Amino acid sequence: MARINSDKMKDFLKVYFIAGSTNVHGSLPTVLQQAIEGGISIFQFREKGNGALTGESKITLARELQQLCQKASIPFIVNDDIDLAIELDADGVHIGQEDDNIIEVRKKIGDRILGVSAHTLDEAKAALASGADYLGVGPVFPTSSKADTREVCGPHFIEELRHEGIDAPIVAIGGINVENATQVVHGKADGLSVISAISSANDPSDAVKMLNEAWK
Ligand SMILES: Cc1ncsc1CCOP(=O)(O)O
Ligand SMILES: C=C1C=NC(C(F)(F)F)=NC1=N
Repeated sequence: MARINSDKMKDFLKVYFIAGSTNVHGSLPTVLQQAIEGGISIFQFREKGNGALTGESKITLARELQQLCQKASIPFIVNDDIDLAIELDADGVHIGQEDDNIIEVRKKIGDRILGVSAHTLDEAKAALASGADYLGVGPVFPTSSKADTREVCGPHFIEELRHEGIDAPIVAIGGINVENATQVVHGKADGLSVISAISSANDPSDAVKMLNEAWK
């Protein structure tokens, strides 16, 4: 299996749902299935924060979520936990700047999808040079879903990266919702990623459909 090509990666990034068990009140598999029915293009299992599952219960939940993604033919990405990603044969991993060194992770995961968080032009260039298939850039708006975020960079920052010649797949993250999603699209991102706009929606399927409107 070869590395994913850039155009295919950009298509997968359109509406990127990210969640773990602590992001939903009910059953995450139920919310994921509703999000899939609404048309998400990729899912990331991000089990972090207090109350996060560990050990067997984390693996069992991850398998259940992976099966839903496989049935829907959308990529199943694991955040941070490289060993879990390999144990499940996930489609890829997402790592932050502070996680293991990007080159080490690329060696471990082979040609699987590798996403890396980037907050500056230098971080973006370094991540791509080290083998990242896409960049997660943000927070583009204030967010309450992650405690230790870097400063808000705004939706125009991605456009600045484009002007600096970064035409690799980029997904925006942080505080994105149906009201501000179009700003992200105009800011030249290839996709928008969300936790709460879907996980906390009354109707996750409807929320996804409205987020997809931003691309029309
Ligand atoms: C994981 C992460 N990284 C930067 S902001 C963020 C949280 C995004 O959550 P939300 O979409 O609810 O603002
Ligand atoms: C911290 C993160 C930043 N960006 C992304 C993604 F949207 F997938 F690129 N995922 C994360 N977990």
